[in-house]
Amino acid sequence: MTQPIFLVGPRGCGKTTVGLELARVCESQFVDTDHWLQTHAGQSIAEIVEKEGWESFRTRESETLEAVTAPSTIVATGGGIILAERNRQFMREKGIVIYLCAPVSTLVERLEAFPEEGQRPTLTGKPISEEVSEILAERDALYREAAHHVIDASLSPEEVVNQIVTALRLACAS
Ligand SMILES: Nc1ncnc2c1ncn2[C@@H]1O[C@H](COP(=O)(O)OP(=O)(O)O)[C@@H](O)[C@H]1O
Ligand SMILES: O=C(O)C1=C[C@@H](OP(=O)(O)O)[C@@H](O)[C@H](O)C1
Ligand SMILES: [Mg+2]
Repeated sequence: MTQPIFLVGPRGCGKTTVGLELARVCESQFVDTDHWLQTHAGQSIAEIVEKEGWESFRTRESETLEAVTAPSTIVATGGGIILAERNRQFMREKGIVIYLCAPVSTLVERLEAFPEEGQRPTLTGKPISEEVSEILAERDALYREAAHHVIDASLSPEEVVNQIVTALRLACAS
């Protein structure tokens, strides 16, 4: 499989964690758009948003997506990558898009345990459980529109990787 694989889904669904494990299993390259962007900008997402606003971050994020996309690469995206139609179209055309789908309760539990505030400044100013529920309601249809496969991301990272590998094998065989 040489097409890039894009992992999409809300904050805390496991794109970064599962992406790393998937790359190990598939012996592929791994890149995380948030990590790449922060390294190249020399500042955290929270700093970019504070100084330049969300729109500027979204522009940088789209540029990052295009810069990191390469054959045999697993791309862990940021949760808002699907907001831009350009990004949804780009990912669908260039590779295989996988939506890591998990219930609000699971996402909240993970984000409360590991908030990583430098990478995840508040999107709404609301408490975490309210924010996760509101944002997922707004974006779920966009994740589904972008995705070739929807995977249950509430299981362990190893089980999520197994589901992805199975879905990719079945798609290859059909
Ligand atoms: N499948 C999983 N099972 C349990 N914990 C997970 C799983 N996936 C991710 N986590 C944990 O949830 C937190 C957020 O995961 P992360 O991979 O950063 O999510 P994302 O990149 O989608 O925002 C991390 O602390 C990670 O260890
Ligand atoms: O949902 C979002 O809009 C965002 C999710 C974050 O990535 P993760 O989904 O990896 O946490 C990061 O890109 C940024 O804070 C914006
Ligand atoms: Mg991530």
